[in-house]
Amino acid sequence: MDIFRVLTRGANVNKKATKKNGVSVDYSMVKNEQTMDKSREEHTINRELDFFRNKRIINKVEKEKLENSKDADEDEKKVVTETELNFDETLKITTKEEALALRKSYKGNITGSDVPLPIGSFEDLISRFSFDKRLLRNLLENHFTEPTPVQSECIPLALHTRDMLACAPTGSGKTLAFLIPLLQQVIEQKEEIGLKGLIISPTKELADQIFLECTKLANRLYLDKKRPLQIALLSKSLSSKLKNKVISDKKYDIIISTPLRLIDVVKNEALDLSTVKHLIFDEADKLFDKTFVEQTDDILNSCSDPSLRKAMFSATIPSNVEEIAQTIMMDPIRVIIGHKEAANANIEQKLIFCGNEEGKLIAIKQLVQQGEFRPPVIIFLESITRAKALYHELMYDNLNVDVIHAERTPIQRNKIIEKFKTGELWCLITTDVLARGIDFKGVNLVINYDVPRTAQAYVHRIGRTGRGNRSGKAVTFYTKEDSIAVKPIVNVMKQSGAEVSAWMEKIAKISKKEKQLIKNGQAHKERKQISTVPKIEKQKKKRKFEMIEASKKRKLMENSETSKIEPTEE
Ligand SMILES: Nc1ncnc2c1ncn2[C@@H]1O[C@H](COP(=O)(O)OP(=O)(O)OP(=O)(O)O)[C@@H](O)[C@H]1O
Repeated sequence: MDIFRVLTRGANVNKKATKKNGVSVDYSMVKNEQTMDKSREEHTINRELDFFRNKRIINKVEKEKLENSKDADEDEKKVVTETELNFDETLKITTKEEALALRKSYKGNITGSDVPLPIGSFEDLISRFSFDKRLLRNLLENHFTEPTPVQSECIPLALHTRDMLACAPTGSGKTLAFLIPLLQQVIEQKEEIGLKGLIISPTKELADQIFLECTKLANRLYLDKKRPLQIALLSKSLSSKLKNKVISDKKYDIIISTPLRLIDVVKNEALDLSTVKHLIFDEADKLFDKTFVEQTDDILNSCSDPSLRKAMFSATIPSNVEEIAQTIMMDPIRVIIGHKEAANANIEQKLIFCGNEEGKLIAIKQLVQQGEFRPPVIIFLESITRAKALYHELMYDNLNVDVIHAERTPIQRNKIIEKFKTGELWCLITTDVLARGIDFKGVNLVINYDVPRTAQAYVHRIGRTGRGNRSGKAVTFYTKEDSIAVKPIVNVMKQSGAEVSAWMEKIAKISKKEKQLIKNGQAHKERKQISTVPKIEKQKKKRKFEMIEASKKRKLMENSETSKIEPTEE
C-alpha cells in the first residue's frame, strides 16, 4: 500500500515551516478552523494539570518598589520597565497557607526539613533573591512568563543551596528548573575559581539540547560585570583541546556533558572538577542505573568541594534511586509533582493488540487509514536491527521517514533531528536513544512498535508528545508474546488516569512470579524479524526506489549543467 498517498489524503503538514534566526520553528497540522476549535475545546487542560498556568494577582506594591528604585542603573531600569510590562499581574507566595494552596493546585508533594516557600511568579525572584534582571529579561524574551510547578518549587530550593531530588512529568519544564537558579548562582559567585556548574545528561542529543537552552538564557550575562559567562558542551573537539592543553580548563563556568566523555577528560587530568559548586544530574534514574553508575560515581568523587550542591531530576525516580539519592545528598528536599511513575496526563494512551509481529505492520497501516497517523510521529523499537528493518519497510512505502539509532554518525543524527523539528521529516523511527529528554514540540503521536522494557522507559518514550500544554497520543502495540511485558504499561496507564477497560484491569494484575520475570528482563521474548513483503516483492520495490533516486540525481545534474551555461538576464 502506498502509505504516503493515504497520509497526504487525510492531512496536510505545513511543509513551509522553516528555521528562523537559527531557532527551529514549531510545526503542526494544518486543519480548518472548525476542527481547531473543537480540538481546543477537547483539550482544554484541567487546571490541576496546567503546568503552564496563568494564575495572576495584581501586585501593586512590588511595582511601585521597582519604579522608585534609586539604586538601579539606567540599563537595569529599562529591564525593570520591560519586566513590569509583562509581569504587571503576579502571584506572590508569602505564607505557608498560600504555599499549601499553590501546592494543592498542582498536586505537589514536597518533603524535607525547612522547605522554602515556592515562587508564585518569576517576579517573585526579584524581591526574594535579588535576582539578576538581565536573566529575568532573557526569560521574558524567550516567552517564559510564568514558572511551571517544578520551577516554582525547585528554583527557590536551589537558590537556598539545598540538595534536591525532583520528579515531575515529562515536558513540564524540568530543564529550566535547574538552569535558572544555576545561572543566577554562577553570576553571583564572583571569584575566578574555574568550573562552577556541571550538568550531566545520559545522551549526547539531550546534552546538546540543554546546552542550547542554557546559552539562550545566558545571553548577555556577565560575571561581575567584567566578562561574559562561559558555557560549554563537552564535545569531542573540546575534549581533545582540553587534553592537548590548547584551552585552559579554567576558562569555563558551566559545562554540560555525558558521563563517559567527562570521565575520559577528567582521567586525563584535563579538567579539574574540584571547584564545581553545583552538580546536576538530568534523567537521574538513568545515570544511576547499571549502565552509568560507575561513571556517575567517579564524577561524584571528582567533585570534591565540601560545599557541593547536588540536584537530581527525572520524570521517573524508582525507589532504589531514591535510596541512593539519600546516601549521597546532604539533607535533601524531595519534590514530587503529580503522581510518581505516571505519564503526563496530557497524553491519550492506547494499547493495540496485534496478535503477532506481522500484525504490527498492518496496525500501522490501519492507523494511517483511520487518520490517526497524524505527523509528526515518532516510532520506538527495541533494537537497532529492528529500527533499521522498519525504516526500510516504511521507506519502500514512500513514507516520509528516517531513522536514528546509536550506529548513525553524530552529523546524521543532528541532520535528522533538525529535519524532524522543521517539518521536513514526518516520521522518525528510533530506539530508546531518543526516549529521554528530547523536546520535539509538536509531536502528535508516539507509537511503541515494541513494548518498552520498563514502566519508566514507557513514561519517557510517550513523553515525547504532550509537552508543555499540548495534547498528544501514544499507542503501544503488543502481541501474544507480550502478555506479561505489557502489564507494567497498563499500570502506568491506570496511574496516569487513562481510561482502562475491564479486560485491561484484568491483565494489569501482576503475580509474584511475573514480577520476578519482569525484574529479570525475562518478560520480553525474542521477536520475529520485521517484514510482511515477500523477498521478491521487496527486491522489485528496491530496484524501483533506486531507479527513481538515480533519475532524480540525473535531473539534478542536468539542471545544474544547464544553469552553468545559461547566460544571465543582464
Ligand atoms: N515556564 C515556562 N513557560 C513556558 N514554557 C516553558 C516553561 N518552562 C519550560 N517550558 C517549555 O516546555 C517544554 C518542555 O520543557 P522541558 O524540556 O524542560 O521538559 P522536561 O520536564 O525536562 O521533560 P522530560 O522529562 O521529557 O525531559 C520546553 O519546550 C520548554 O521550553
